[in-house]
Amino acid sequence: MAAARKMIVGNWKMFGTAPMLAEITAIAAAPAGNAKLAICPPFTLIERAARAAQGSALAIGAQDVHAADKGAHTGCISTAMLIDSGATLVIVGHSERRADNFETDAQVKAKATAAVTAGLEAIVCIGETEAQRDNGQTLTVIETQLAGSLPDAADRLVVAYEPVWAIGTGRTPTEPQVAEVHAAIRAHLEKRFGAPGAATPILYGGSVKPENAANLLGLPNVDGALVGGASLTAASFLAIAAAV
Ligand SMILES: O=C[C@H](O)COP(=O)(O)O
Repeated sequence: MAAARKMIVGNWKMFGTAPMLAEITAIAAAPAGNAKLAICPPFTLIERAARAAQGSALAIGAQDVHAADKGAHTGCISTAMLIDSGATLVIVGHSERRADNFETDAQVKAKATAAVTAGLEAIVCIGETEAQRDNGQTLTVIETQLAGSLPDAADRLVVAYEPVWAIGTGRTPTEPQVAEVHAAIRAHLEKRFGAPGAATPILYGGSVKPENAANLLGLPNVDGALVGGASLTAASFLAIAAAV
């Protein structure tokens, strides 16, 4: 069993310009409660979000990072740039970036390794498509993604299980389905990393809302949530945090 405190991470995806900083301010001002909270806004808002969250327990993260330290990579952002902007964590390998093999497991591993080496927490996303679940391939897909995408040590590592078919659809797996995959992820982490793997947080993501958060967060080996749409307002994000 991992994390003493559950971790609730908001992924704003490609939403948010200056007016949405009010949501960050409101989340930062709320009592921290039992959860460790983080918001990952677009790159353009990270520095201002970090300033708005300064002095609070709210962490600010990014949604992607390049694996290289620096170089001729037009449009890309390095770990040093994220840290310079005030980010302390980064999501890597989200299915919206893995889609159509735009990002491979090896690239995700390189990004996660660069992030944890630089001192950032890396949230590595994995998850099956609907066709893979229907074909009974869920656990094989998860195992392959874990084997190929994780860094070689568990330091500053967080894993997020996000079934692709549950993202933004309002559909969630059944509680036994979530528990089964999280148990498989835990087994992989323990086998591979020993005690640190037993303590690595495993988040669930995919249509987490205030209404279903308490049940999902109460499942074994669910150490928190990675929240998309419901993280875009302080009210719904804090309602999910309150379910911890
Ligand atoms: O990173 C977050 C996930 O993709 C979940 O998004 P969602 O909560 O809008 O389904």
